[in-house]
Amino acid sequence: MNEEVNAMTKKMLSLRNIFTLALLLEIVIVTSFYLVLNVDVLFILAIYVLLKNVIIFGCIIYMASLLENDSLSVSEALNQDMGNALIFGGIGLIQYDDNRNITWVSDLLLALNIKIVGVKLLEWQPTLASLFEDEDVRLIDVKGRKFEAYNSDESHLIYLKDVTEYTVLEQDFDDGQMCIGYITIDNYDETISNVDETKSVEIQSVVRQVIVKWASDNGMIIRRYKSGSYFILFNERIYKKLIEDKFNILDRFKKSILELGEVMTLSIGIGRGTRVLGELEQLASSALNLTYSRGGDQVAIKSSNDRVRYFGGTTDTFEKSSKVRARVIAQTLSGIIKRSENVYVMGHKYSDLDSLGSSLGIAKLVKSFDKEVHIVIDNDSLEEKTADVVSIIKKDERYNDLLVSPIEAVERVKRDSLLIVVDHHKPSLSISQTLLEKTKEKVVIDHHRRGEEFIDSPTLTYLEPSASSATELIVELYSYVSKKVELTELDATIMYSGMLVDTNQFRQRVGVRTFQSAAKLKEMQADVVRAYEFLEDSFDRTVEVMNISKSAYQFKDHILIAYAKDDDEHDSVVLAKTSNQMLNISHVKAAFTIGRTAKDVISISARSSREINVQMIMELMGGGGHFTMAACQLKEITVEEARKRLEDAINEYLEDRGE
Ligand SMILES: Nc1ncnc2c1ncn2[C@@H]1O[C@@H]2COP(=O)(O)O[C@H]3[C@@H](O)[C@H](n4cnc5c(N)ncnc54)O[C@@H]3COP(=O)(O)O[C@H]2[C@H]1O
Ligand SMILES: [Mn+2]
Repeated sequence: MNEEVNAMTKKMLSLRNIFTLALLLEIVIVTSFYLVLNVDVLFILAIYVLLKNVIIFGCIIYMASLLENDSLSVSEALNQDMGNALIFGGIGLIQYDDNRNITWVSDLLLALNIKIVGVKLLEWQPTLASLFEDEDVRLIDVKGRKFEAYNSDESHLIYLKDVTEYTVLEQDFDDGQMCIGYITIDNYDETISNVDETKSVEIQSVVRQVIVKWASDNGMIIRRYKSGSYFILFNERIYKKLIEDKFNILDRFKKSILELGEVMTLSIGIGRGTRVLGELEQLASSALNLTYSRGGDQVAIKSSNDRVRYFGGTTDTFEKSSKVRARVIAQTLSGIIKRSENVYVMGHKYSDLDSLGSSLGIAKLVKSFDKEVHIVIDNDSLEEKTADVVSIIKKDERYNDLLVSPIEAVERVKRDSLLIVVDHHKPSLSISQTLLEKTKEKVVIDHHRRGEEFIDSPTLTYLEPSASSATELIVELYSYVSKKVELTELDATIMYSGMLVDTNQFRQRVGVRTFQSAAKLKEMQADVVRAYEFLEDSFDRTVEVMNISKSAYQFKDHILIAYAKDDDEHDSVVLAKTSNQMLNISHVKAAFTIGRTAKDVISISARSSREINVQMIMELMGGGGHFTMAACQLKEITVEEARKRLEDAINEYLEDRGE
C-alpha cells in the first residue's frame, strides 16, 4: 500500500513538471507571435495567457503542496506499523497539554477501548500526580491490567508499559515463598500429668484433632516432633490467609480445651521473608521464644526484613505452679555472685519504688555472701516519692557507701565486677548505658514482658512476666539461697511499697506468689502503714490528678482516654495515677492518660483489666510494659497528635482481634 502511494506521488510530480513546461511553452509561443505580427488582438491574448498560466501555475504549486501534505499520510501509514509494534509490545502513549488535559492517546489505549481524550489526566488516574513530583515510575491499574507509567515532562507525554503478566508472575513467585512455624502447647505437661488416664487420652485426642484439622484445612504440612509440639510448613499465600483469619486457631483451641474443663493455650512462632532455609528456621524458633517470654497464648511472626508481628495474647499469663525455676535461678545466681569480685546493682531511669526496692533487695542478697555491693542511683532521675525515700536512706548511716552515682560506678567498675540489672531489660531504659557496655558479666532480673530490645548477652536472665514486680521475684529467691538474707526494716518497707506501686495497691497483676512475697516482707519487719505513707500524695498532686481526669472521654466501648494540657508538664506518675483511678470506674476495661512529661516528650500511661492487652497497644506506639500496665514515650509531637495516634493504635489492636 505504501509503495502504491509512493508510485502515485512520483507520477503526479512528473506530471506537474510536464504541465509547468507546457504552460511556459504556451506563454513563449503567444508572446513571440505578438512580437512578430504586432497585432493588438495578439497582445490581449498574450496577457490573457500569461494571467491564466500564472493562476494555473499557482494552482499546481498549491496542489503539489497538498500532495506533499498527502505524503504525511504516508508517514502516518508508516506509523500504522509502528503503532502495531507498540500495541504488540504493550506500550501506550498519552499526550497532555499545559493544563494536564489529555489531548491524544495512542492506539493501545484505543484498542483497550479507553476513551479519555479531553479528560483531565489526574482525574482519570489520580495516583499519577506523584510522577509530577519526585517519582520516576508508577504502577497503575487500567481496566484490570497493570501498567508502569513514566512521565516525560518536556514532551508532555506519559509512557505506559503493560506489565500485567510480569506482575502476575511476581505475585505467584512471592506467594510461593516458604514459611516455617513451630507450635507448642502451653501447660501441656502439667495438665497431662495432673489428670487420670481416660481424661489424658481425651485431651490428647482433642488437641491433635483441633491443631491437625486447622493445618490441613489451610493446606499446611504438619508434623508432631514431640509431645505437645508441632512443626508446620506452608507458603506465603497460606500465610496471608492466616493473617486474614487473625490466627483464630488460638481462640478455637482454647475453647475446645475449656469444654474439657482444662486451661491450655498455644504458642506459635513463625519465620518468613527469606529464601535461606536455615534462616527461616532460626526466625521461627526465636519467634517461638518471644511468645514464651511474653506469656504464651499468642503468635509471633519474625521476618527477615519487617518488624515482629504479634497476634493473640488475649489472656494474661497464668502463674506457673512450679517454683522449680526460682530455685534453679537462685542457685545459678549464687554461683555467679561467689566468683565475682564486687557487684553493682542498677535499676531503670526515672527510678520508682519497685526499681529502688528490688535494687535494695538484691543488694542485701549479695551482702549475705560477704561481697562488696553498690546500688547505682541517679539523683537527677528519680520519681518524686522515690526521691523522698532516697533522701531518707542517705541520712541513715546503715546505708553509708551503699549508693553510688552513675559516674562513680563507671569509674570504679572492674574487669571482674558483676552488674545486676533489675526491673527492666531494655538498655535504653537503663540508668547508665556506659556501665552496661563496660561490664562483661551481667544478670537481668525483670518482670516485664519481653520487648525486642534487650540487654546484650547477659550471663543469666530471669524474666518472669507473671510476677507482679521485680521485688516479688527477688524476695522469692531468698528462700532458695543457702545464706540467710538480712533486711533492715527500712529495706523491707521500701520493698513493700515497691510491690504496692506495681500492683496498683494489690488491685492488678496479683497472684498467690505476690501475697507470699508480701507476707514474707512483713515477716522481715516491713512497716505496712509506712509503706502506704510513702505513696501518699500531697494536696497539689491530688488536685493535679483530678484536673487531668476531668478531660476523660469515652472511646469505643469501655475505654476512657484523658489528656493533660499541652503546655503543662507533669510527672509520669501523675499520668499513671490518673489511669489507675479511671480503671476503678465500673465497666471501664482500659484507661489511657496522655500528657507532656518533658519539654519534647509526651508520655502515655495505660491500664487495663484482663480483657484488653495494653502492652500490645503501647508496643504499637514504640513502648511496652505488661498486659494490664504499660506506657510509651513519644518525641516531637503534640498532645493532640498523640491522642490521634493512640486512637489509631487502639483501633488497630481491636481490628486485629476482630472487633
Ligand atoms: N518505652 C517503654 N518500653 C517498655 N516498657 C515501658 C516503656 N515505658 C514504660 N514502660 C513500662 O510500662 C509500665 C507502666 O508505666 P507507667 O509509667 O504507666 O507506670 C509505672 C509508674 O509510673 C507507676 N508508678 C511509679 N511510682 C508510682 C507511685 N508512687 N504511685 C503510683 N504509681 C507509680 O507504676 C508503674 C510501674 O510499672 P512498671 O515499672 O512495672 O512498668 C512500667 C514501665 O516500665
Ligand atoms: Mn517494676
